[in-house]
Amino acid sequence: MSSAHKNLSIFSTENLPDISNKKFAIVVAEWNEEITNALADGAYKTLITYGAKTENIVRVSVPGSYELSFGAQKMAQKPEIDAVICIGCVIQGETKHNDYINNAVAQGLTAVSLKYDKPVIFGVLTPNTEQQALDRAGGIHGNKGDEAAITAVKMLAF
Ligand SMILES: Nc1c(NC[C@H](O)[C@H](O)[C@H](O)CO)[nH]c(=O)[nH]c1=O
Ligand SMILES: CC(=O)[C@@H](O)COP(=O)(O)O
Repeated sequence: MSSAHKNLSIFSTENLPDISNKKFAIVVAEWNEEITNALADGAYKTLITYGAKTENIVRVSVPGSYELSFGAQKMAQKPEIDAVICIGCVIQGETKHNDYINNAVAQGLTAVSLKYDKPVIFGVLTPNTEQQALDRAGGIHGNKGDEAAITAVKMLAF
């Protein structure tokens, strides 16, 4: 189901775990920073809304989405971190570069999550156009950062 038919900021909040003592890392790519900052802000606000403490959320930046895997690993290896939310926006360019980035990040974040047995959330937009990104960063389709944050919360119930 596409984001056009399922708003990214509308989700079930039944049976959420207590996250008052859980610690989160938000790793944010600097490329397309207008978009990624909106996504990261959405993720932060969602964590607070559902019970996280401000002092338990750390935000770090990496140059681009390709570096999210390394940034996620550096955070996931910290014993005190319970979940990692990775934020990025890879807009299709003229070449296949975006495909290589997206595939690398998807595989890299999965590997980090499994290696450290912690939720590592793929909060990366992969739009064809900047407008598609804006629509998913607080626009008509909601905020991907909200979805990424509530996904991290739900995965802590496992
Ligand atoms: N074009 C986008 C990039 N490109 C940069 C890469 O992520 C990476 O930093 C570079 O290849 C050096 O390793 N990154 C994004 O996050 N979004 C883009 O649209
Ligand atoms: C993926 C991107 O948007 C950026 O790396 C530039 O891509 P391209 O060189 O294909 O326009």
